Amino acid sequence: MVPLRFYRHLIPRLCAAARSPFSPAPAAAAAACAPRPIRSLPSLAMAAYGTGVSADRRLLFRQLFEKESSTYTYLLADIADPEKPAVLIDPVDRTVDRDLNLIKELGLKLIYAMNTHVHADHITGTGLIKTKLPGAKSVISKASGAKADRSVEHGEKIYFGNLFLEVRATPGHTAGCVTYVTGDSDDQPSPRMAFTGDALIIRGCGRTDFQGGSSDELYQSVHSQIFTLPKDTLLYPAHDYKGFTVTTVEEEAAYNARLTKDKETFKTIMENLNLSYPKMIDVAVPANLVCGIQDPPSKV
Ligand SMILES: N[C@@H](CCC(=O)N[C@@H](CSS)C(=O)NCC(=O)O)C(=O)O
Repeated sequence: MVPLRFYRHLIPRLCAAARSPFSPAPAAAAAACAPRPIRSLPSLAMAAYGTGVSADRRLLFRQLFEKESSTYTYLLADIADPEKPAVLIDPVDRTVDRDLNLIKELGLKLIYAMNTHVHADHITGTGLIKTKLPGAKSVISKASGAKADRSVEHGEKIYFGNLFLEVRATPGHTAGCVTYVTGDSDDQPSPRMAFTGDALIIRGCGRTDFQGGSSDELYQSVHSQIFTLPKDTLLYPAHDYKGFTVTTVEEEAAYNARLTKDKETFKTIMENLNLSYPKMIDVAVPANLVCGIQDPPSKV
């Protein structure tokens, strides 16, 4: 049986969902059969979220999945801001149309298409998004060596409306990996959320055998930048191969079969695991990340 404390962090979000304009109150539900004027989702959201609302009600959050590469893309928006500015983290080219359609339906304005790192297993959707939505800007770490409209470094804040993501350098899977973390002030969502890319995968971690990977660095990154976050921080990885969707710092610090070990044991585990993964060759740093399509995925 999983201890109740592991679900504690979900309660504020469940309550917020129950209050959401998308969950009709009982009286409204009873009147649902009566003819009524059609209101678009954006106008409904506008009516419910004015200025001065709590950070939890500002944040619209969606976890999206691409099944061929088992990749998660994350959509976050500040829906209390009149423009409803949004960011997409780790978009995949194959699902760009789905994601942009959702953004349109929700009445959001995509301002950033962000990557946690240069992906070796799929083509990023960033370039495609820029051709379809020229106002959207690409974001990736400076350390990745890839070109983007905004090259970010450790400690920078990426604002969308009144909400922001803080950049934490978490190299080890690749040299330029970053984790994007929601802010820690009262006006930011609680509990915090961290988008860990391939640094931390639920109960595992990214492989370290190519693209500047280093088991030593990965261990250091997770322990210094992720495990030091509050224990109720929600962790959202870029991939899952086992059917998991979200975890917490507390859970991973207790149950991650690799990262709970000491560093030398971790390095031995990774040496053995790296022999077992499907072979991949290094992806050339995508000089055309800003404007178009990255090099093809490199499984060999
Ligand atoms: N276990 C995966 C193998 C695919 C893979 O190598 N995934 C990468 C992330 S994309 S470069 C990885 O780091 N995996 C770590 C892991 O432990 O899975 C599969 O089943 O396809």
